Amino acid sequence: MSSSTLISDTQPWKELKDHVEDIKKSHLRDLLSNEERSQSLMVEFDGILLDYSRQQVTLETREKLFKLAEVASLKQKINQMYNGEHINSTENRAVLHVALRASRDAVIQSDGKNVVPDVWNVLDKIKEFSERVRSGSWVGATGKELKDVVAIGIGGSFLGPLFVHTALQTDPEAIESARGRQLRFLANVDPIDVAKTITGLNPETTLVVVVSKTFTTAETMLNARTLREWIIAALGPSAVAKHMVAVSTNLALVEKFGIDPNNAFAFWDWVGGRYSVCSAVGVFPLSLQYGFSVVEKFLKGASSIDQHMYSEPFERNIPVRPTFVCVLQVLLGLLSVWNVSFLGYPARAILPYTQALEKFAPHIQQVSMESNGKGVSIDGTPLPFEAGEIDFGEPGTNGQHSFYQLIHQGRVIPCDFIGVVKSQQPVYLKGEVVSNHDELMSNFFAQPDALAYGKTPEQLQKENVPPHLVSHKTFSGNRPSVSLLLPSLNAYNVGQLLAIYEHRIAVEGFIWGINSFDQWGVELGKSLATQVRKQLNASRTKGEPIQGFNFSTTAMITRYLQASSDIPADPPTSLPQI
Ligand SMILES: O=P(O)(O)OC[C@H]1O[C@](O)(CO)[C@@H](O)[C@@H]1O
Repeated sequence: MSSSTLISDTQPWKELKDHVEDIKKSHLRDLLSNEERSQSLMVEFDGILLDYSRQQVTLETREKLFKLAEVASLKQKINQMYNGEHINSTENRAVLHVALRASRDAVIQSDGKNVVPDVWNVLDKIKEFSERVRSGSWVGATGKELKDVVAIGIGGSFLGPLFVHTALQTDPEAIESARGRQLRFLANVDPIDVAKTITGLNPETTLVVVVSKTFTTAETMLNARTLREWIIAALGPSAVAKHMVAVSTNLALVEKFGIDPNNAFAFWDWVGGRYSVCSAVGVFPLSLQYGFSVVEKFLKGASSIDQHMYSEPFERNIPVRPTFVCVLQVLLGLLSVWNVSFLGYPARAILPYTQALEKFAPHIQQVSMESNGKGVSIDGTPLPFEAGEIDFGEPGTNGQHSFYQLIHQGRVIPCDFIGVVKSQQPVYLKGEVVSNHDELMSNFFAQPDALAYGKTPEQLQKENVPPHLVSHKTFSGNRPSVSLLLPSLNAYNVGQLLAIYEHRIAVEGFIWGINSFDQWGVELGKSLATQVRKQLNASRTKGEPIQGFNFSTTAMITRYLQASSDIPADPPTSLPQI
């Protein structure tokens, strides 16, 4: 396939389109009765089991999807990524987040240079600095130990680190190493978020980490200036040097802000914001909280998945046993394309059966929707099909008491069920039928079958359900899901899970033929906000009339300014009062 051909014009795409009709004739209820099929739709790697037997696929579908991968040059595109080619063509950048978790002796080139030594220089610096803070050899301006950390950042400079922090917070090893310390995040420019973040914190014992790839993001920089004021108000201007550090690719702006570049942790333009949790963006704040050795395990988990993707052929039959082996994340990517582009299901629910993963769906929302929410192919041709998925999710069982009604009887939403064999926090009450974790996992095992099988009117009639309720209580079934079972949820497993989803999303983009690594769609709103900001300032300070906006926006801004006209034009600095 030439680089300018749309994937939808290829023969394998057309064959999959035709194949949809065959699949629609079958029901998951019937597909699941074929045990041989179910067995061959399970795959295991490094302790993780993926069961995709509840996808609306046959072995023929899978074969056709691999043909699609071939015509999309998936293997070549992945190799280009790992080889540091500038696959983010609209920004002329390499995409090398895999280098962030490569082992010290690995060689990964970008623009003719092995980037791994640079990665490890920063990791070594993080280790050294975080140990100084944790051991109390780096202290605040008044000589007190810095036990609390506030990481300021938004989007990719926030969601990934928050997800990993939330996952580790209940892990026994991580708890032990975080004893007496706390890590908080400040993302929203809303002053309420500032208030919530600093409530109960003492500037004397707080280290503020400003995390921003560009060091220009409006929300992050205003929040950084706000916390700088908070520190100065309590401890004086010279305290900034001891209480503020940074993570950025833009060390010149870090210095201009007033942070010593020696106390800044670099990363590179070949790390996309949403793929940056394995850079200093995540590794630095997490190392301050948990120690570098715990975070290193997280990196190793991600690296294991990276190597699987790079070194293994995507699919292969083991002739001695009729077993089909394939790379888990490639398969997941192909199945997502199947669900979105062929079966027409636009959304995906991410349903971890562990509270520790409560921030996983919000993180994947950014990784997936900012990566694949595109309307043109990589060479700018409008797509004649929809790319991208609408991702959302909540931990089970909370989601069951919220939006599962729609998933069971309303729209068809392919679901990712994520379960863990060993709970981080086992609880067993004497006299209870099962442990608390078994109770949770009973739901993890039951829900995929409820979605797949449904419940027929005949079954309901046999149960003597009153006729007027039969249609209300009928479940159509045939609703697809995948189940991922992790052995436990330690730092290593969290790294594996992250990398599986990162690669899955990249695979989807490679198949759709889009650029999954730029994000032009966030720019327009930003520039319009700049225009509004200027107007608000001009109207408040000089009484200038509102101009340059349509009727609706003018009316809304007028109302806003009139109703808040008591705010003085040049007020003294104020900080939250709670
Ligand atoms: O790290 P920065 O440069 O502050 O950017 C934050 C986020 O803003 C975006 O550019 C747009 O939302 C994201 O891609 C990025 O993660």
